[in-house]
Amino acid sequence: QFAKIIATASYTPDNVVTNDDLSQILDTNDEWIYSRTGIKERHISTGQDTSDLCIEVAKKMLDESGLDANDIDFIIVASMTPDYQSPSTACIVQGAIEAKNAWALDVSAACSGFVYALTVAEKMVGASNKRGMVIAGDVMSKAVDWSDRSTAVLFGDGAGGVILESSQEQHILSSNLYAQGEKANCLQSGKSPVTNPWVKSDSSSKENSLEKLSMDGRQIFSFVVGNVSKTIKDYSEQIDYYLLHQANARILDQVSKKIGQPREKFLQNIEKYGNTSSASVAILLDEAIKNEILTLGSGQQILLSAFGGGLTWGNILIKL
Ligand SMILES: O=C(O)C1CCN(c2ccc(-c3cc(CO)ccc3Cl)cn2)CC1
Repeated sequence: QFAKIIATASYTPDNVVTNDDLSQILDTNDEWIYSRTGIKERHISTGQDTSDLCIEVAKKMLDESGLDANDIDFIIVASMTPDYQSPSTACIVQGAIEAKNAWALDVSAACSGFVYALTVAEKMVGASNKRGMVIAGDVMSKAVDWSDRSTAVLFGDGAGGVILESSQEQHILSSNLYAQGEKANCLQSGKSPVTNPWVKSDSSSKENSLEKLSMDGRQIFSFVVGNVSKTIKDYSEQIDYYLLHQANARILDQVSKKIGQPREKFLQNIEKYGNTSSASVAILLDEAIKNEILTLGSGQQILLSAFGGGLTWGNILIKL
């Protein structure tokens, strides 16, 4: 038994924040942001949480596939900004679309989340002839420190997903997941304090809020160019398009050069969304299909590659 993608969808909040909008609240400007990241604007929630974005994606996928919610056997949500520790965001989605036959699981792998979740889901479908939703969503705007211009300008909010169904022929040809935990401190977000009557805390009273995102950009940048290039260059001959996590346009420049592949094969939409963390590859895939650059069932070979906090990274080779 294999798995194949039968539907894709994506959703971003209506509210668009341009680089010029940011220069009104931060000591930054369009020229710096665009030249260093490739970002022109991003979609920022005006109140929707991660589950709300994921529910929009789930509903779009049911509409487009003609499936009923009860046809879905599992829902996996990848996010580094879940609504709660509990319930899982996947459970909130399951309840909202009334997918009564679906079990629900959240996956936490930062910006690699969609690739990690798709790999897990493919194993589930292949092993048990089931149908599942894999949705990646992040409201990064609630995680970033809006007084830190080095990170606040980079991120955006969004969600994207696929429906996987069992299939006789193989479509997900290979997937590899990686982690490098000793670099865990390069990208941290959402630490919750340990508070209880027995904690020998110092005088400062630990407030209950989550810590804001902090990132060692330089470390991550060099980690990505080195490790991602090394693990994807062996696929080169057979790839029509590369769908890399949209963290920074310079990454696409450097990785394409490092593996000797045409830059045009590296799809890009960071200018419109910024870095939507786990959702970025899912949004890129859906847009490429909706724009007819990619077509399900065409036999086109694409490589999804995501990388980020953890540090994690992962690659999936798919024949559409
Ligand atoms: O040019 C400059 O001064 C700055 C230098 C630092 N920059 C960075 C650095 C790292 C990332 C990044 C983030 C993630 C997390 O999703 C994953 C992968 C990467 Cl490579 C994005 N931007 C922005 C421009």
